[in-house]
Amino acid sequence: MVFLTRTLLLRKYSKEFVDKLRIHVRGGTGGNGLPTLGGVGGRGGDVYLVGSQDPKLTLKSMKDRYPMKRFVADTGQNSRKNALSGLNGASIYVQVPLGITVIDAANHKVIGEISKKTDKILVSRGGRGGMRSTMFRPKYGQRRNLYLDLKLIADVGFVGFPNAGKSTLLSRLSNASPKVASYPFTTITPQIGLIQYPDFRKIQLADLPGLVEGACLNKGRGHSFLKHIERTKLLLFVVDIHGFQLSPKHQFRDALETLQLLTEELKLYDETLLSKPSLLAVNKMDLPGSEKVYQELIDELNKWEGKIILPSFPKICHPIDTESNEIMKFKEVFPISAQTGIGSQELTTRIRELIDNRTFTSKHMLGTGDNNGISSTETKHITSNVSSSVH
Ligand SMILES: Nc1nc2c(ncn2[C@@H]2O[C@H](COP(=O)(O)OP(=O)(O)OP(=O)(O)O)[C@@H](O)[C@H]2O)c(=O)[nH]1
Ligand SMILES: [Mg+2]
Repeated sequence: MVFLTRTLLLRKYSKEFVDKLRIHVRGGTGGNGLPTLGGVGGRGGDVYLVGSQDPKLTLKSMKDRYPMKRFVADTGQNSRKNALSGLNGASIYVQVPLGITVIDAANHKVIGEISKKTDKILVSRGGRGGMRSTMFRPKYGQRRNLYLDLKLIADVGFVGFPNAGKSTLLSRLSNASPKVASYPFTTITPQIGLIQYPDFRKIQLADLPGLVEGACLNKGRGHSFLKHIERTKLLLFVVDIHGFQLSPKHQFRDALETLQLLTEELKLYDETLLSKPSLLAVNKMDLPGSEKVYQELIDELNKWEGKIILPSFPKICHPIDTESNEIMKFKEVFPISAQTGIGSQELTTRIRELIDNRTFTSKHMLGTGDNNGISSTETKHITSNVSSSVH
């Protein structure tokens, strides 16, 4: 049932949210030369991709506006008796949303990235006009099929299994009001929310659809979601303190196993993600019995810092290597309730401190409490205090 719903939702997802678009670009053909008088044809126009000034432009709106998804520059003018040098064709500048990686569909090589309004990439050159050396015949412009691959640019990316409370947390921390429901895969498209601090500093949060075991293999469209955290500055792991079970057919995973599996999925997708600064929000602390389970989790994480061997899971993506006993090193752990607001103020403050790379002063940092800027890879040990802990 869950999977049927998921399939239907993903079909809807594909229609509503486009994060990859294939387009065809072609430089203009050159103009003909004039053999009798040795005239040279104009050069065809080039095709450029440029960062859009319009923040509302999305790949979906591009797709709707240009259903053919073809962008062809002007041809160069022919050489004529009264204009021996033909005029060059006009180049075209295709506006694309920010956060785009441009990939050549023929060889899957990255051509460039558009992340600022000032970014501009030449993707197709126009053909040269006809001249003596080409027997006055013009050249065609370069033809290319490209993928525009969108990766969200947000400061913070949420990572978690379905139903952990990511969207509830997004609505608690930011101005966004994403859909929240008690079934997995409520969020099917990435959602962005903005935290506005009293001094008008704004930080963007990206709530991503829940990952599933095997996300690195693109299960549950894992790739298309994982790619969005590549450009975030900070990862915020959200786990349900009482664990997670996708369906009665699936194995129950407690919070510690959830963390191991999430770490594993990230590692298998892109190992460098593990060195990103990250925080852990342990959610649903308002539910009865949470403090005891939380304490046990913290004890385990503390032991883990002392290198206990956690139970290992079979690696789904790389079956040769069967050890999976790694856990992301969190700069800090926050026991929270996204529903009631417990811990959200502290989390908001800490997010800002890490993003802005300020010296850490929060009372929620125990241990020696120094050197916790975003650039630091050092982590602190977890204390056994329920309301304040650091990993
Ligand atoms: N008791 C309690 N329930 C919570 C809390 N946070 C979220 N929930 C509930 O948990 C369920 C899932 O919440 P969501 O915010 O939709 O979870 P999600 O992680 O966004 O889930 P997906 O979009 O499916 O990945 C909902 O029924 C929420 O009301 C919390 O702090 N305490
Ligand atoms: Mg959600």
